[in-house]
Amino acid sequence: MGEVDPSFIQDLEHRPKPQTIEAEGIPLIDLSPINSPDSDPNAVASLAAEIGSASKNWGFFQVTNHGVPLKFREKIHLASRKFFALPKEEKKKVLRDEVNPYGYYDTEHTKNVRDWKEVFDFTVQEPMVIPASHEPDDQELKELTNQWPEYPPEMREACEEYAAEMQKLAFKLMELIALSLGLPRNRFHGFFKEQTTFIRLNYYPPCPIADLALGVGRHKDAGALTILWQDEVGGLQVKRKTDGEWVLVKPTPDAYIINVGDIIQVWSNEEYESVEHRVQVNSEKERFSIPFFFNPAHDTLVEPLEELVNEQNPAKYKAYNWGKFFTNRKRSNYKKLEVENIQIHHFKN
Ligand SMILES: O=C(O)CCC(=O)C(=O)O
Ligand SMILES: [Fe+2]
Repeated sequence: MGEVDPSFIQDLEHRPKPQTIEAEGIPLIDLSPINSPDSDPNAVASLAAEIGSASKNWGFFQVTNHGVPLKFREKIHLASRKFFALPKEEKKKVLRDEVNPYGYYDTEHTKNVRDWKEVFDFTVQEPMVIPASHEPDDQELKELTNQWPEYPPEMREACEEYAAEMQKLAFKLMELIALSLGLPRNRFHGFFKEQTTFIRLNYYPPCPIADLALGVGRHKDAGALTILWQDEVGGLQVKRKTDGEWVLVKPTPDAYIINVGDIIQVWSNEEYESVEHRVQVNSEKERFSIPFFFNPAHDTLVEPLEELVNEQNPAKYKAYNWGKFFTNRKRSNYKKLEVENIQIHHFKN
C-alpha cells in the first residue's frame, strides 16, 4: 500500500489494544441434527434454541458440521490467494466503481476511516437489481453484474460453486432462526426469492502500523445474516455484550462464523442483536477471510414481524426500504462523507 497514508489512522479510542482477550464464550454449535437424513425433531428444536440464545446473548456463533464440503472452500480460498498476489495493474482491470460496485477495490472506508485491506466483491444472483440512487423519490432501478478477472482462470467457477453452497447453508440457518422465534420454519424464505446477497473476498496485507489502523473498522453488518470463513491467522474482534469489551474470535478449523445482521435485529423486534465487530491486522502475517452477506430483495420493507409485536411489545422500528438503505450505505464505503452513514437507529420508534 506504499507510504502510510493518514486516512488509515483510527482515532485513539478505536485503535486495537496490544493484548486482546480471546472469546471463550462464543457458542460453537454443531449443525449435524439438520444435516442428517432422518433429522430428529427434538434435536432440531434444541438446536434452534441454542441458536436463539447465541443470537440473543452474543449476536455471533460458530457452526461445525455445517454440510459445506471442504473442497469448495479450499478452491475459493486458493483462487483468492492467486488473485490478490497479482500486480495491482492486473487487479485493477476489474476495479469496482460507483456505477458497478462489484469487482476489486482497495480503498474502502468504514465510518470514514480507510480500511487496511483489499477486496473482491461479487453478487450471487445475477443480475442484481437495486435502486439506481439512494434518493427516496427516485424510482429508477439498475442491474448489476459481476466482473471476472482473467487470472486465475478458475476464479469464476470457484466463486459460483461456493456461492451455491453458502445459499443452502443460509436458508437452513434462517429456518433455525425462524423456529427459535416460534415462527414457521419457512417464514423468511419469501424475502430471499430475489436477493441482494453478495460475497466478499477479503485480503488483509501485513500492516506496518497495525497498532494504529484496522483491517475493517468497527461496524455492524446491515443485511440479514453473515456467514464468514476466516483463515488461521485470526483478527476478527467482537464487542462482547456483557461488558462492551473487544474479544477475539479464535479461528476454529473448518467452522463458519455466523452473525445476525441489522435486518434480523429489526425483524425480531430486538429479540436478537446485530453486534459491532472489527478486524485487527497483523504486522507480519497476511490474512484472508470470506464473508457471505445474505440480503433480501431490494424492495423488501424491513420492519418488526407482525407475529412478534403486540401491545406489550410494540414495534421498535418504523419500516424502511432495504434497497434504499443498501445503496445509501454503499455510497459511504467509497469515500469519506461529511455525514454519519445510515444506521437502523435512524428508524427507531
Ligand atoms: O474479515 C473478517 O473477519 C470480517 C470482515 C467483516 O466484518 C466484513 O467484511 O463485514
Ligand atoms: Fe462485518
